[in-house]
Parts: sequence; C-alpha cells; structure tokens
Amino acid sequence: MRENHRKLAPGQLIIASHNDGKVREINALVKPFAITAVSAKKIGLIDPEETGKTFAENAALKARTAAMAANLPALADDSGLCVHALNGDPGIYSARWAGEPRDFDRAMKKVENALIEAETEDYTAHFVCALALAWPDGHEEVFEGRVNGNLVFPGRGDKGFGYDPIFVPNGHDITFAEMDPDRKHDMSHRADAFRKLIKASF
Ligand SMILES: O=P(O)(O)OP(=O)(O)OP(=O)(O)OC[C@H]1O[C@@H](n2cnc3c(O)ncnc32)[C@H](O)[C@@H]1O
Ligand SMILES: [Mg+2]
Repeated sequence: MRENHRKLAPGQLIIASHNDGKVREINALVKPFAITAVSAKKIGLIDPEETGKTFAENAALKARTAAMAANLPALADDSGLCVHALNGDPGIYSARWAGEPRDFDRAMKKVENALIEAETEDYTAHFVCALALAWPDGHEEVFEGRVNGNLVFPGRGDKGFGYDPIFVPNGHDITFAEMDPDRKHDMSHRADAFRKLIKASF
C-alpha cells in the first residue's frame, strides 16, 4: 500500500459515472469539501466499455477515460452485489445483469432464481465499491469499501437504486431501499470507500 497519496486540490472534479443514483450519492458525500462535482453524463463524456476483471480495474478505467477527456481530475465508482452462494455473482456484472435498457426488477429476479436453482439457504451477500481517482497526468489511486448483509425476496422499499430493495445490511432489519439516504450513507460500501478516499486525498 502506497502511503504517499496525492491530495485533491480545491476545484472541479468530474464524476465519471452515467448512473444518476450513484452521482446523487457521490455528490452528497463530497458536499462538505471545496469540490464542484460535474457528472460525466452532463458534459457529454463517453461511457467506456468496462473491460476490467475487477472492480478496481473498472473504476480506474472509467476515471482515467474521463480525466483524459476533460483534462481535470476524475472520480469513478465501480460497484456491485456479490452473492456468496452464487460464487460472487453478479459481482462486476451487476449492471449487465439488468440488461439494456437497465431493468433492476429483472436483475433482482435473476438473483432470486439463481438462488432457488442453487437450492441454498445461504442468502448472505456483500456490496463492494471501488472508487478511483485519476488525474490528467496519469496518476491514479483506488480505494475499496464493503458492506455485508442478507438478501430478502420480494424486495422492499423505493429509496436508493439498483439492488437496494433486496439488501438488508448486517445489524439492521430494513433494506437499503427502506432506509433514509443519510443512514445508507453512514454504512454503505460507498461510504466505506469514501472514508478511505477522504483520509488519503483531501
Ligand atoms: O459505470 P457507471 O456509469 O458508474 O454506472 P453503472 O450503473 O454502470 O455502475 P457499475 O458499472 O459500477 O455497475 C454497478 C451496478 O451495481 C449496482 N449497485 C452499485 N452500488 C449499489 C448500491 O449502493 N445500491 C444498489 N445497487 C448498487 C447498481 O445497480 C449498478 O448499476
Ligand atoms: Mg457501468
């Protein structure tokens, strides 16, 4: 682990994501800092193909693409749901399980069906979030966060996004989609990764 992290200077930061739910959460998380977050989608940057084999590789690829295109530092998030009885699926394919156009009811049904097919009682899962910062000169840093929980079917709640309706974090009895956004931000994989990023980069 490198200890000499580069600090992020006050100014503009590109949020290299085309997911409105994520951009909303990232904006809330960077709000206390002297940073103006601009979403990649808003300024018309491309949504690169995610060819990496890990969350960290994909986050770095997205951050790098945006930083080079905008000539500004960029922050990208690659995240997903890893279901233990499914050997970590959907994992880095979490967005792709929702098809095109994205349909997370379908993706959650797919997870439920795969668990039924696996004839398992193990409904444990975790979310992972890799956050990558990339600068136009090629410097990159990646931070990873995680939250453990259990899956419930049918899904419950209409807050949040993606797989939130089926995920109950450990120590709680409501899903991420039933939780106020501020509470999710206290304990989520994204918050965990952000704590590391803020400590290193701000
Ligand atoms: O790549 P970008 O443009 O950032 O947006 P994306 O939606 O394609 O994002 P990913 O490639 O990282 O795919 C991760 C998927 O995992 C799901 N996911 C990630 N974080 C989540 C969270 O906090 N709650 C629920 N689902 C989440 C969500 O459905 C995402 O679409
Ligand atoms: Mg993506």
